[in-house]
Amino acid sequence: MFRIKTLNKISPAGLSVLEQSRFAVSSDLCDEDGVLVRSADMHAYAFPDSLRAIARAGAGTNNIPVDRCSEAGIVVFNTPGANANAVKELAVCGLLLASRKVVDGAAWVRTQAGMGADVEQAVEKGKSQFVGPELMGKTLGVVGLGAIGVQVANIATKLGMTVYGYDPFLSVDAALSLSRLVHRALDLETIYKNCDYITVHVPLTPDTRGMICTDSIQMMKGGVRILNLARGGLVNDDDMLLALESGKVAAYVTDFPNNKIVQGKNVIPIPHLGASSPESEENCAVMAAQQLREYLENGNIKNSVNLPTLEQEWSGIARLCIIHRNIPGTIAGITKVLSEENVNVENMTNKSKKDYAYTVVDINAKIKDLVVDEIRAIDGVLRVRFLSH
Ligand SMILES: NC(=O)C1=CN([C@@H]2O[C@H](COP(=O)(O)OP(=O)(O)OC[C@H]3O[C@@H](n4cnc5c(N)ncnc54)[C@H](O)[C@@H]3O)[C@@H](O)[C@H]2O)C=CC1
Ligand SMILES: O=C(O)CCC(=O)C(=O)O
Repeated sequence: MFRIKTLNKISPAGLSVLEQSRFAVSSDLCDEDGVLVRSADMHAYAFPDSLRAIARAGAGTNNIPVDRCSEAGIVVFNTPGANANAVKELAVCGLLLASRKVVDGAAWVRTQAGMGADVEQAVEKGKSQFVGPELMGKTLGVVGLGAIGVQVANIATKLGMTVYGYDPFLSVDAALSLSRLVHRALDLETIYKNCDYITVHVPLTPDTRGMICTDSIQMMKGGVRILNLARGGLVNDDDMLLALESGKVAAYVTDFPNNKIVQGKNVIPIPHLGASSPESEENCAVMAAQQLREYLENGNIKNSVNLPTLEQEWSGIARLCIIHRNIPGTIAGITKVLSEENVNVENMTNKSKKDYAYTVVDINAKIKDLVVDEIRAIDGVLRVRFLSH
C-alpha cells in the first residue's frame, strides 16, 4: 500500500486514479511515499525517508525545493500543458480588462447604486470616464512561448493584434504549434520597444526574477499595458508602482497580488485564478496522479523536472530503479555488483538529465537486501528502489 499525502485540495478525478486498494490518500498522514501538491510552499518541508516522489498538479515548480529533492533522490513531476487553456482564456480576459476599464466601471456603478443615485441616468452621464482602447490593430508581446505563451500568441492574432513572441529556448513542439502570423522576436528589446501590451509566460527562475523592472520598463512604449499571469517575482513591485504612478504603464494585470502591489494605480489584481477552472483542475490532477502512480508502481518516469523521461516495459520478475549522479563509473558499478551475485540483466535503460541520471534494471531473480545495499553504496548513487511483480 502506497501512502500519498495531499498538500492542497486535489480534484476528485485525480484522486480516483489512485485506487483505494493500493493507495492510502490523505492530507493527514505521515511516512508518505508520494506527495500531491498544487501551490503549497514546500521549501521548508521536511522529507521523510519514505518520500520517493512529489507530483505538482500544475506547471510552475518554484514552490518545490527541486535541488534538495534531486539530492535526496526524490522525483518531482509537473503536468505540462494541462492548465494551458485555462490560463490562455484568463489572458484574453486580462487583455480586455487592461483595456476596457470594466473593473473600475463596475465598482463605480455599485457606488452609484449605494449612494441612491438613479443608476440608469448615472451610467449614461458617467460612462465617458471609463473609455478604453480596443485590442484590434494593437501590438502584443508574448514573453515565453511554452504551453501557455503559444496559445496566447495564437489567439491574439485572431483578435486582430500584431503579435511578437520571444523565447530563446523555443521547443520544436512549440514552434510547430505557433501560428505563422506570430513574429519571432530575437531579443526582449524588440518586444519592449514595439508592443502596446506585454504578457509574460515564463517560469520564475534566478534568470527571470525581476525581469520587469525600471530598466526594462524604460524601453517600453508610454502607456504600455502589462499582464503577469506567470509569477509575482517576475516583476519588481517597487519599479512597477513608480511606472504606474507616472502613467508609463497604463495598467498592470497580475494573478499574484500582494499587499504592496494592490495599492498601485491601475492595478487589476486577480486572486491566482489562472488554473482555476474545473477542466484544468481535473486535467492537472489526473495527469499528476497517473505519473505518481506509474513511478511508484513501475518506476517509470514521465514529465519530471529533475529526472529524465524513462519508460521501460517489464521484462523480468524484479526491477531495480536507481537514481544517481550523472558521472562515469556508476553503471559499471551496478553491473559489477549484479554479476558478482550471478544475476543476469534482462533489460537495462539509462537516461540522464543535467547532473542526474536514472537507471532501470530488469532482472529475473529476487535479490537479497544486502545486494541492494551494495548498489546503494556505489559512489554517486542517491536512491535505490527494488520492485517485484
Ligand atoms: N496563473 C496560474 O495559475 C498559472 C501560472 N503558470 C505560470 O506560467 C509559467 C509558464 O507556464 P507554461 O507555459 O505551462 O510553461 P512551459 O514550460 O510550457 O513554458 C515556459 C516557456 O518559457 C520559456 N522561457 C524560459 N526562460 C525564458 C526567458 N528568460 N525568456 C523567454 N522565455 C523563457 C521556456 O523556453 C518555455 O518555452 C509557469 O512556469 C508558471 O509559473 C502556469 C500555469 C498556471
Ligand atoms: O494550482 C493552481 O491553481 C496554480 C497553478 C499554477 O500556478 C501553475 O500551474 O503553475
